[in-house]
Amino acid sequence: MGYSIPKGTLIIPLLASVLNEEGQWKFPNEFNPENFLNDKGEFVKPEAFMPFSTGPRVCLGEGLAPMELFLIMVTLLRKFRFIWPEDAGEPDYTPLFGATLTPKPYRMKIQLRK
Ligand code: HEM
Repeated sequence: MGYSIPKGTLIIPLLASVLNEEGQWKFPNEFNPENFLNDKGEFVKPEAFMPFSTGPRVCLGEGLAPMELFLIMVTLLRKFRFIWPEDAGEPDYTPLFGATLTPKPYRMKIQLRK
């Protein structure tokens, strides 16, 4: 893109920029599962979805991490019911900036499923 980067330069990609890129997402600045659905409501992985980065230094856990997350989430959801407390107001999705983007601390009611 016209930039000349000297050999040996340390490059730290800011993945948040592509994960919030206008024109790549239906709702670039919102946590909204519709970002992953096409007009027919089918799941589609957008080209700009690259939380594990890309290229020769792509995350080595790219295959493992989604499986782990799936197993952890399914195990928790099968055992427990996660309930937003009635007195907690509207959830605030504004992320906290750091090495990663994290949600603000929140309270959650957790009930054992029968
Ligand atoms: C949701 C979980 C994870 C996310 C979002 C994630 C994301 C990333 C990202 C963005 C990078 C930097 C890639 C770059 O330099 O361009 C990276 C590197 C790396 N990740 Fe992950 N990662 C996850 C889980 C894991 C797991 C479970 C493992 C190992 C079992 C792992 C192993 C690595 C390794 C070894 C690198 C360095 C690759 C290199 O520099 O050649 N990651 N990861």
